[in-house]
Amino acid sequence: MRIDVVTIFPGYLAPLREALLGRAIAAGLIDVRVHNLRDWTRDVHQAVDDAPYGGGPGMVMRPQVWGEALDDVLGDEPARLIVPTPAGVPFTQATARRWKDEPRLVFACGRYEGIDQRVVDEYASRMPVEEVSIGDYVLVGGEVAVLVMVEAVARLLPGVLGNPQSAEQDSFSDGLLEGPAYTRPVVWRGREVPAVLRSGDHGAIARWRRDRALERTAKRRPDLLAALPEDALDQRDREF
Ligand SMILES: CN1CCN(Cc2ccc(Cn3ccc4ccc(-c5n[nH]c(N)c5C#N)cc43)cc2)CC1
Repeated sequence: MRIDVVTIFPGYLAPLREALLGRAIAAGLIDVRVHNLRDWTRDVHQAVDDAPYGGGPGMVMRPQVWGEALDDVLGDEPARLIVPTPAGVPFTQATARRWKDEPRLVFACGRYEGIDQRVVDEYASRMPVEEVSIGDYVLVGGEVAVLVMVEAVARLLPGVLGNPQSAEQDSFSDGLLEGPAYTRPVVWRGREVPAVLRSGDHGAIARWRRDRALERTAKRRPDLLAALPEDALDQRDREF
């Protein structure tokens, strides 16, 4: 997968080159290219924003510089353009799973109050464009959202995670939150690891883990339970 990111703060994307993702990039599993939007400005001030038509707080990013940057970055290679915005469709694990098979993702990181809408409209006329949000809170720009989304997608790519089973048993993969996890020592500050996890009874362990996942999901995310398909829960599951 090739990933391009266009931003006025390229340094914000430096964490992509750390640790697990850094190793995946070094191994050629992912090709990440970060571009500075200001490289496409033509004025001495390298202006990328202007006052909003119709008034209102803050500034809006000008369409001209985005158009020149995206035309160059996109070239003729097919891609999916992703535009983070507080007003976007929620980014979820399902989104990450859908994007992991894309040959190329291009992320347009806005700042200020966002990017002139005509940029999205222009590219949506010739390619898949998605305006997405990583959550119901307001950030200062799209860069942090891109870090989140790139990590969520990249970890699903073959060879990126040391243990591929981990991605398969993700939270949300069966529609539930995962339950509590434990490791050595057996007793820590008087708190003991649940005996069932040390029993060697794999059937009992699987049942205990599902029960804890159902319990936690019912308590913290009842919306996920409600969204499960009718046949996802058996009679015993419904006791939580
Ligand atoms: C209640 N309304 C009143 C109007 N404001 C307008 C507004 C619009 C943009 C910005 C800052 N900004 C600029 C580009 C950009 C991209 C993504 C995000 C972002 N924030 N939160 C997420 N989950 C994001 C993602 N993904 C923020 C961004 C701040 C304020 C929004 C809230």
